[in-house]
Amino acid sequence: MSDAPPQGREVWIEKYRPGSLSEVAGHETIVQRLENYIEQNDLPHLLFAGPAGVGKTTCAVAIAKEIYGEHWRENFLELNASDERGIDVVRDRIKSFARSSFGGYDYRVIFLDEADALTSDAQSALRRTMEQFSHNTRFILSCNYSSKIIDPIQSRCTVFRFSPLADDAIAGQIRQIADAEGIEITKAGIDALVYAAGGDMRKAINDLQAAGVVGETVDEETVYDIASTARPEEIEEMVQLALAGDFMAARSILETLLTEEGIAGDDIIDQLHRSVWEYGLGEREAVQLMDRIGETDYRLTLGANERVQLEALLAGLALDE
Ligand SMILES: Nc1ncnc2c1ncn2[C@@H]1O[C@H](COP(=O)(O)OP(=O)(O)OP(=O)(O)O)[C@@H](O)[C@H]1O
Repeated sequence: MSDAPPQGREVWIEKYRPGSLSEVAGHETIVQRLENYIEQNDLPHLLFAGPAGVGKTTCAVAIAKEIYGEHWRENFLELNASDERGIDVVRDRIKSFARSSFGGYDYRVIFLDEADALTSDAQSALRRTMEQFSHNTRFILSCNYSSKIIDPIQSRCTVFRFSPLADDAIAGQIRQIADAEGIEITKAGIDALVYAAGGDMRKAINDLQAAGVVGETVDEETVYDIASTARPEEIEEMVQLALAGDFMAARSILETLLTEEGIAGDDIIDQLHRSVWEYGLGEREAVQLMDRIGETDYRLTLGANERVQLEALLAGLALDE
C-alpha cells in the first residue's frame, strides 16, 4: 500500500479530514442519526464497525467538535486498543481522563480505536470500566468486525455499520481535493484511483497525493504506477488464461504482478474478488472461482506463502477446464 505521504509535504488525509459530520462523504443515514443524537443532547455509547479508511475516526472526532466546539480537545480522548502496553494502560488512561475535572459538560467522549484487537478478557475488563464511568463518559468504540466484540459490550452500544465508500463518494472527494491543490487529473485517473481504493477513502487520498508529485497531470498511468494495484485488465487476463487451461501464461502474469509491479498477494485476491462477476463467466465457473478465492484468502490470512497459494489457485482453475 502506498500509505506513506511524500516527504516534506502536509498529509492530505489530515488536511482534508472533514471537520463536521455534514462534510463526511457518503454514510448519509449514519450521519443523520448521529446528528440527531447531538441535537437531542442524548449520545449513547456507540460502536462503529467497518473497513479501514471509511470515516469511523472522522465521525468520532466530528461528534466531539460538534458537542464541545473549540473545547473539543479537552473533552475527547482518543486511544488505540491495540496499544502494545496492554489493556491496563488503556484502562488507566480512561480512568484518569474520566475522573479529571469537567468544564461544564455532562459527559466526555472516549474514542477507542481497534477495539476488536482486545482479547475477550480485556474486553470484559473494558466493559466494567465503561459501566463504572457511564454517568459522565460516552464511549465510541471502533472495530473492523463487530462479531469480534463481546455481546455485553455490543448490547451496551448502538451499533453503526460503515460500508466501503461508494465510487461516487470517493470520486467527488478526489475531485474536490485535486481542485483545491491545483492538480490536473483526467477522468480515467479518477476512475483508476477509485478502483484502486476499493472503497477506502484514506487510500484514495494518499494515492492522489503520491500521484500528484509524479507528473504534471494525474492520469491512469500515474495512478497504477504508484497505487500498488494491478490494472483490472491484467487480473482478468490472468484468470481467463487459467480458465482456458493455459496455466504457464497465467502464471507468468502472476509473476509480473508479484515481482515487477510489487503487488501484494492479498491485494490480488481482493481485486479478484471484486471483479468475479464482471468477467462474463458462466455461473458454475464464477462459483468455482469464488470458492477458490475464499480458500486462498483463508490460507493467506493463516500466513501461507502467497506465491504458492496464488499459483495453486490458477492451477485449480486450469484443471477445472
Ligand atoms: N467518509 C469520508 N468522507 C471524507 N473523507 C473521509 C471519509 N472517510 C475517510 N476519509 C478520509 O480518510 C482519512 C482516514 O479516515 P478515518 O481515520 O476516519 O478512517 P477509519 O474508518 O477510522 O479507519 P481505521 O479503521 O483504519 O482507523 C480521513 O482523515 C479523511 O481524510
